[in-house]
Amino acid sequence: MDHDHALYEHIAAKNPAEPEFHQAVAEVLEAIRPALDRDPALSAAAMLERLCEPERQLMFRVVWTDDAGRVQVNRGFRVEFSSALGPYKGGLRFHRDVTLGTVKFLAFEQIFKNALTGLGLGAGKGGSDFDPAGRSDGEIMRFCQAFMTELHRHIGPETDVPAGDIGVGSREIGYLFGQYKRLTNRYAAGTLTGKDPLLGGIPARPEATGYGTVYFLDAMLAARGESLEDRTAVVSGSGNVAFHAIAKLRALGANPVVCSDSGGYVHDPRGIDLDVLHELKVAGRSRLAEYVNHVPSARYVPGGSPWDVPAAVALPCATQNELGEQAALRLVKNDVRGVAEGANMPCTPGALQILREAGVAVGPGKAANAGGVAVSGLEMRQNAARDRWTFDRTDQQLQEIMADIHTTCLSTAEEHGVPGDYVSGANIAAFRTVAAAMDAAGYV
Ligand SMILES: NC(=O)C1=CN([C@@H]2O[C@H](COP(=O)(O)OP(=O)(O)OC[C@H]3O[C@@H](n4cnc5c(N)ncnc54)[C@H](OP(=O)(O)O)[C@@H]3O)[C@@H](O)[C@H]2O)C=CC1
Ligand SMILES: O=C(O)CCC(=O)C(=O)O
Repeated sequence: MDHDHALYEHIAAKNPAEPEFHQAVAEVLEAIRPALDRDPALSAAAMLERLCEPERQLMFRVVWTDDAGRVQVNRGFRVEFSSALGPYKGGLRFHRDVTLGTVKFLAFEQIFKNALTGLGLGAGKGGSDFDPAGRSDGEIMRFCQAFMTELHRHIGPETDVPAGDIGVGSREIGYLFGQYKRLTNRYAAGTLTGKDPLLGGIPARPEATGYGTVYFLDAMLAARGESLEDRTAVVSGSGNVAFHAIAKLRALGANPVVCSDSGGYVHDPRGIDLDVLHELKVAGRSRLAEYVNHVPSARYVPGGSPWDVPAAVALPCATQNELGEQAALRLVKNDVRGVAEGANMPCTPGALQILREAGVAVGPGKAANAGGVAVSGLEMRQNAARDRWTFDRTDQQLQEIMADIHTTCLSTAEEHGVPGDYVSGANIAAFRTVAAAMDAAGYV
């Protein structure tokens, strides 16, 4: 058994029932192999073993009361995976399916993503199995307050800086921040990012992940002499990332015709109507099925796969493992040119292999969706300097960061004999940075 395989087996056995974490580790071990072969010093001093073991993981009880006065109990998590490059940084996910394994895989991905931003960010992720669907504003607030009652002991601008993810937007961040302030008696704005600008949030953080994913996709196409102009796009999800990806695709001349939620997908050949989508999914908290009540010419396919609709570019922006092998084969058959992962690990390993072997430009989440955490890093700067950035300044910086990440991935892939392979390029470039910092800090 070679070392990578033995290490993988060891990690899988040590972290039972965490298949998503195993998957994320396997992808990294495979992708960085060319770098380890060139420079064995990179894996000396148990570097890989240390990298795959979280520095700290917290699991706690969250008790709150619902509107009927019933006592509810949820589980909270925060995995502080790596402080090699800076304070732990990463979002919080509130979703009924969240487990320790989910949070651990997300925190592990975050190590590499955050390294690519070049902003000096460590990595963490957290969340809860709390299901926000159908909960009132008061219930959301009470849950957030109960969650922060434990979490506040572990976070701070120099320690660990949470933000949003699935089920956590600026409303939840506001309630979490309010409770942090109340418990600590400190207006430490840099403790959380993704805040409303009234609480010290940076403009363009809501847009950043979706916009950044499209900037990355645009750069991948440009590197191949192609563009988004007049290209049909399919997007999965209809939340924060998907909505802003659709808006930016539109702005850059593409025609996004599909979006989805966990109930099914909408196909609107004239292009997704942003006003309707905003009203349904961003301002309101309705189901996507209602889209066709506003746009009768569109089609809603309950339980359908968005990847069935032919398109030149595909952006999975909902959740992990949402794009499998059958979907990848369909995308290839329909001559897809680029796939950019707005979500974290949305393509299964089999799907990734099919797309890469077919020569499709694939932007892995740790590179393509890094714009969100990058702008969070800018929000930390803004807060530390007690400054106020404008939307345009933030967006300009975001574009530069995404262009740099794209160049880094491309040149690293080229240097390691896998030209055009963004998955390898992203993992190797990030790993080299993190390994160098870990090496410099000694055996910790
Ligand atoms: N927010 C951010 O800044 C960043 C987010 N990401 C990643 O982007 C993805 C989307 O996050 P975000 O837009 O913030 O989250 P939101 O909560 O705003 O939206 C999530 C969307 O995904 C759909 N979805 C969630 N779970 C499932 C599922 N099991 N099957 C099908 N659809 C599902 C939701 O549908 P429904 O409403 O029906 O549940 C909703 O449309 C996640 O993978 C997240 O980790 C990555 C980088 C940064
Ligand atoms: O903005 C952040 O800190 C993290 C965003 C996030 O959770 C992610 O990149 O997946």
